[in-house]
Amino acid sequence: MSAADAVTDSLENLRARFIDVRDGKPADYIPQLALADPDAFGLALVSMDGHRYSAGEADTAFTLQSVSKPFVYALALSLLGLDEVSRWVGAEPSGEAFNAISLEPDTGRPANAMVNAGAIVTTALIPDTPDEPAFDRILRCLGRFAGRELDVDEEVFSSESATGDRNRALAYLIRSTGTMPVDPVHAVDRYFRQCATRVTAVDLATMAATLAYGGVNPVTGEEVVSAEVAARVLAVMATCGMYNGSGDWLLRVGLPAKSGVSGGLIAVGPARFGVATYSPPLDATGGSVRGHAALEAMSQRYGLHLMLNPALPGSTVTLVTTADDLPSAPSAEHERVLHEQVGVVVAQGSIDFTAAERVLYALDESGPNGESVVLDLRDVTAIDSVALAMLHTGLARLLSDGRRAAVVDPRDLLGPPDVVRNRTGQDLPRYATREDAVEGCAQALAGGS
Ligand SMILES: NC(=O)CC[C@H](N)C(=O)O
Repeated sequence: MSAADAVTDSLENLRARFIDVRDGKPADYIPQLALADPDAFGLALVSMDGHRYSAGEADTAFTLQSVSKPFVYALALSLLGLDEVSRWVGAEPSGEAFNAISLEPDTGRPANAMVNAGAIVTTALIPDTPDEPAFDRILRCLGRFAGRELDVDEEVFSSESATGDRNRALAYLIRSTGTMPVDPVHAVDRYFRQCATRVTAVDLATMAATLAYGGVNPVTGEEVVSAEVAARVLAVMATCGMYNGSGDWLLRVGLPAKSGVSGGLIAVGPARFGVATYSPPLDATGGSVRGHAALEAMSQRYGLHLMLNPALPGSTVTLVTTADDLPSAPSAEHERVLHEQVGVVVAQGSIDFTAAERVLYALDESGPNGESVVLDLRDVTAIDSVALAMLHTGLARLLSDGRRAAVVDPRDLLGPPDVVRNRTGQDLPRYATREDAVEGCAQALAGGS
């Protein structure tokens, strides 16, 4: 037993809660998929530290099917950029089934890259290189997301290839509107291979976690795609990933997700985790019945809905104090200056845009008589680039308003002193301790300088 087994327990509990659900049945329009074990039910979760947790049939191999789509879309965005990809495929929820014979009336493009039409075009956009055929690039990319080399289930591939006339029809329809970049036969062949790529629930959770972690695989540490690409893929997953069930999914579960007809399902908690389930029986939208139920319950139980972000009182980053807790001052007058004229703002934790706003607001509020303020950054763990620029600008404004400021910044989080001087146009005194900073301010006040 270990402490972290508590996380595994929560997956086991979800499995136990939904294993007896008997609704739905495995896809059979691809004959090979009908052979899947309807009782298999695996769950896996991968954290941003690359810790993996699983329950049930999490190491059982199955084919990616449509869960491949967001990852190939990520590859297309990486290789071609959003503008070029958007010439070929849209980003609007279609409100239709995954295999709808439907294109945007005005542009002739497929509505989005999550429905079959859009995925076939997206796959077709990946160019061959002199050293590597397009499909090998796709397979290698999927493997980088999963953190291991993946292969194709040839039986599932042949099975879909033998019966996939609807997708073939879609590819020809797309060509007729001028939005198919390659021969439809090649496009569909590649797409079927991509769908037949073999994974486990643990692989899927790792792939989802890579999107959650800004495109970096948290298990291998490899940057698979940029943070910008990962964010865009998650946006399309949130609005289109569950097809004609996407709105209801976002409402109830509140996480970007992607389903596949083999029974795989992924959901992403951005900057938090990737989670995946495997259970073959499907609902009317072609998504896993047990997977859907388990992820909905998990989201509710653990408060994972993206739009649910109650302010955490403990994460307050600033604390406005006067210099009460300082060592005794040499004279009564000196002490009065310390107490009444020097405010102290203590920032804590990691400072992003919203935290920087709090810090800056607190600086304005501090300094009971509007004189000096000390910004103490010793408990700050990180400042992102946006927050850093805001702090520089805010401190510069403070100084140009005639207020005196000093920072306690022994680790130079604000950048080297001359960076700050150049940005603020004035000298911003820095100290290693709060006592010295307050004392420095008090002396400057006493000296009238
Ligand atoms: N929703 C899915 O998983 C569909 C993928 C499947 N290969 C198809 O094109 O029909």
